[in-house]
Amino acid sequence: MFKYKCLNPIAGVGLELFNNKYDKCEDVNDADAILVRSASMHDMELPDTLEAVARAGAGVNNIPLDKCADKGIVVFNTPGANANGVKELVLAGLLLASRDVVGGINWVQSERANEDIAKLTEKEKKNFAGCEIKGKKLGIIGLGAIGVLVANAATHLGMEVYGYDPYISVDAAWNLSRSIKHIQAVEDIYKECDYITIHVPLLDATRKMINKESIAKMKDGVVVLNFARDLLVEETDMVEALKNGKVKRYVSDFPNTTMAGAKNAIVIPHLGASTEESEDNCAMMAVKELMDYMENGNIKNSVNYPACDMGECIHACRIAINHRNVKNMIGQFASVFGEADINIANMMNASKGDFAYSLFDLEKAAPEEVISRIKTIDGVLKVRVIK
Ligand SMILES: NC(=O)c1ccc[n+]([C@@H]2O[C@H](COP(=O)([O-])OP(=O)(O)OC[C@H]3O[C@@H](n4cnc5c(N)ncnc54)[C@H](O)[C@@H]3O)[C@@H](O)[C@H]2O)c1
Ligand SMILES: O=C(O)CC[C@@H](O)C(=O)O
Repeated sequence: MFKYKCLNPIAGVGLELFNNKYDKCEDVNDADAILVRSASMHDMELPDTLEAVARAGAGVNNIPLDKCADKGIVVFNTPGANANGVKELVLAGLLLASRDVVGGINWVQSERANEDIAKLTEKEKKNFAGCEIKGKKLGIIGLGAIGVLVANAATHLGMEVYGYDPYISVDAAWNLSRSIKHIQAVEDIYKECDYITIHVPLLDATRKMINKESIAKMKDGVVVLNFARDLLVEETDMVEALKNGKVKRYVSDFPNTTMAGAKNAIVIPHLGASTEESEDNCAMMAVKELMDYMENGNIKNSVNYPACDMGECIHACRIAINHRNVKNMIGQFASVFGEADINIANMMNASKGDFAYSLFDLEKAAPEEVISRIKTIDGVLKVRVIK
């Protein structure tokens, strides 16, 4: 029986996929697997029993990836599963930044008891007028699952789209409309674009990438949209730029004490992925990833361990080993099996950065002393007997 703990509410349609080998638990110390959305795991004690964490979503900055990898805990995310939900809200953000719909609605509310509201409307509406997005230049920083969808949709709305992503995946490049201008230097996005939207992960290299210096390179009256993470922007610099009009509007999906009341900021309460469809897609993908890992040892969509998939085990035994990416690990594992007179029927090894993963299908069951010997090999972080 496997135990899983949900650190955030996870859509029922995902949890229903768990079969009778799984039980929900309340105490994280009992958990073999964790399902999480945005809850921060950085200060959590991770129990030794924990095998895997699945982030029902894209961003993994709330999870200590290296600390998990060091303990042999595989962390998954659900790439693309909520991308359409975010894309749709980014399109709404473009429009909200262009026409003062929010100000207009607030005005209507403030005048709702006024009998002359209809007449007054025609006089007051000029205060909320704006511009169209058609024909304007949109710069997209980060052309992953979300950036590509935003880029393609914006071209259909008549925008001239500039895209920047030095690490773009082959899949993303295939999906990108040919009309998008491929930008090699992010400065060209700053210099040319009327609207700039950020869709990169929060990493050391991207933290505070929008700051006083980058804002100074932007056009006067630019609109900046941030549906990725607040820490990508040095928000005190943004508040200043909103005050002096350099930035016309800042649309953010991340309320905090700096931005919530800032002039000309439109702050949304982290709703990008909060659609029925995105929540269902993320939950289903996360649960499927966990089940395949717990039951077969297969890794798909991990952010701290390599992909490794041998399907279902058709042999007597499967052993999964999480280990450091150092020399001669396979040789040492094979020797232990050989000395115990166990033939390897199939195997796979892959690495990602400092960490590696090996699956061995064996022609007969590995006795406890074989597993114990493998656990003592220097560099081995976790060993599981899958079957
Ligand atoms: N608001 C929300 O609810 C919500 C929902 C989903 C994702 N997100 C955030 O959006 C981010 C992007 O999501 P995604 O699904 O598109 O992820 P993704 O991994 O598919 O795409 C990220 C892209 O950023 C690119 N990139 C990395 N560093 C870059 C840099 N320095 N300059 C330019 N491009 C760079 C990568 O090459 C990749 O193509 C997530 O990491 C997450 O933080 C927010
Ligand atoms: O779970 C959520 O609602 C937000 C998810 C989002 O920020 C992500 O990175 O996928």
